[in-house]
Amino acid sequence: MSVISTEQLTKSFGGVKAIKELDIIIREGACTALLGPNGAGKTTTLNMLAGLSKPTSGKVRFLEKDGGDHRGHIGYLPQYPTFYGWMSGIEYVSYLGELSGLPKKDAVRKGKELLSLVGLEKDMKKKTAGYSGGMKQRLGIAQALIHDPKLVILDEPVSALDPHGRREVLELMREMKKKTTILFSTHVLHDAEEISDDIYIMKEGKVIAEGSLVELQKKYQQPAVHIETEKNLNEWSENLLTAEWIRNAEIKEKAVTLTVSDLHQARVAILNDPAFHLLQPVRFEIVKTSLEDLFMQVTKS
Ligand SMILES: Nc1ncnc2c1ncn2[C@@H]1O[C@H](COP(=O)(O)OP(=O)(O)OP(=O)(O)O)[C@@H](O)[C@H]1O
Repeated sequence: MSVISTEQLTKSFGGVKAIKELDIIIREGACTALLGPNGAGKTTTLNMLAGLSKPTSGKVRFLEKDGGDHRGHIGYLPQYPTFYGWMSGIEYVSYLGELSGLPKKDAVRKGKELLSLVGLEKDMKKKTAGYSGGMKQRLGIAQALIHDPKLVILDEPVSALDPHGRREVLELMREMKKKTTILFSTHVLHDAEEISDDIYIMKEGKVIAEGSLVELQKKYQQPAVHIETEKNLNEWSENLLTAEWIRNAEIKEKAVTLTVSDLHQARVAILNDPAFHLLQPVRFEIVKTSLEDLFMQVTKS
């Protein structure tokens, strides 16, 4: 069952499409990463899912129903959260609990529970101005959970943190995902790989790869052959590109990486090709492309 999904979701700013006909499904109980370089459209998508901004066209479906106001069921941590530095952690979280409709006593009790969950039990009476980056993100996560949301949306929760803060927040998310559906954005592949079940890779407002972490790793960990030669291999590789076992070729003047469907066939065909030997090969290496290679290609341009 999906907690939230989109159908042809589109957002334009001044006639320019920032999000283009997006179809995504967030499975109940899963931790989903929206992964993409800066400007890919992650924040714009999350804002529409959270009900904070309206799509130009397309639909957001919450619990498989169209329309309606689902904002009360979503916990949201923005990319740049702001806190009242003069408030303590517990004052801040219980204040937001009251704003979401809890009676004061319940808001304080719930606030204390959540601050313990996020590891701020000892610091809950300190002013938030004195909190570290990691502590502030954890406080932000506590406030996002105060009304028992069905879905927690975290926009780049670890990007601005030092390695220590990053570890704190990733560990907390790992705990949270046992009980809550999480959707978070990141531009760091490693963060997505570390804690997510499902991944959507976005580029220029579109999803360019999607699947479970295992599916994506399998799909992009393809066999490849890397060749380097003394002579320019453009002409040879142009002929070669018609071979049915080639999936992709990245050619430089004297080097080519061929992603192949059948490693054995590729090896036999290349090594038995007289034209290949005339190029004076200096290197013939079997390698694997990975999800990281795909993501590097996406982020490079
Ligand atoms: N309010 C706005 N007005 C005009 N253009 C906008 C607005 N908000 C976003 N954009 C544009 O939409 C595109 C997607 O931006 P968005 O912030 O969603 O990307 P992102 O993937 O979250 O990037 P980042 O990691 O840098 O936050 C960008 O080209 C951005 O300039």
